[in-house]
Amino acid sequence: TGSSRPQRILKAVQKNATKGDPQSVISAIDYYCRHKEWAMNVGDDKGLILDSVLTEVNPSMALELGTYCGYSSVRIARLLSPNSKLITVEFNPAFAAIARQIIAYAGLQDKVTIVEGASGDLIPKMKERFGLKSFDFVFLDHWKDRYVPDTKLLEDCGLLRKGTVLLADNVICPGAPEYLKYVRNNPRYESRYYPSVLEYTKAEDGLEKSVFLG
Ligand SMILES: O=C(NCCCCCn1ccnc1)c1cc(-c2ccc(F)cc2)cc(O)c1O
Ligand SMILES: [Mg+2]
Repeated sequence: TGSSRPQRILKAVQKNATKGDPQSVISAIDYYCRHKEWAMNVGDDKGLILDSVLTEVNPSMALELGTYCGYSSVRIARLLSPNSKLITVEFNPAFAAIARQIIAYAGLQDKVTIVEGASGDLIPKMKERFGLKSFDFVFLDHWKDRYVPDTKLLEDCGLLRKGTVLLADNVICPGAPEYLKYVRNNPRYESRYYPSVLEYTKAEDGLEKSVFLG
């Protein structure tokens, strides 16, 4: 029984990054996944788009669906203002365990809450669990066939407000065609596509940014 890919990513961070320095954690993961072994982080190309949308929104409460190793959790949390928070949902406990360590290595554990479980079960419990009114920003990066049902669930649970920004990864590769149809043909959303590439490759991919109009 050898190590897992997330365990090898954690080791690369511990070896090559500086504790408490989020940018060095991001760079260490990007270097490892570009030159050693590919992994499904949003990556440095799409990551720059994520950074720019985040800086524009400056969310107080952010939600991420799909933590994996915590790469985008670190990207998001490093840009949050003081007292702003990120809640990130991960279904796979092994992924969550690695992400917790990578987020802590970056020194961002006080800004990030990792919740383990199925997004469909957790979303309806968020208001009571975290005493929050609504999210200012949502990053969708989990199972691509959950993007639509979970967006509808966020609407129905009153977790979106006028102006909440949804940013969806992988709308081209692996693809989220139903999600694109849902947000692009819906008068309650104003959507825009940001073309980019699949992390660490030259394949086409991109992010869809959708503003909830209330
Ligand atoms: O499947 C992806 N992510 C979801 C992982 C599981 C989420 C579990 N979970 C968390 C919370 N609720 C459920 C994904 C896949 C790829 C990809 C692209 C090309 C390829 F050839 C193979 C794979 C690229 C990504 O950027 C991705 O995000
Ligand atoms: Mg992704």
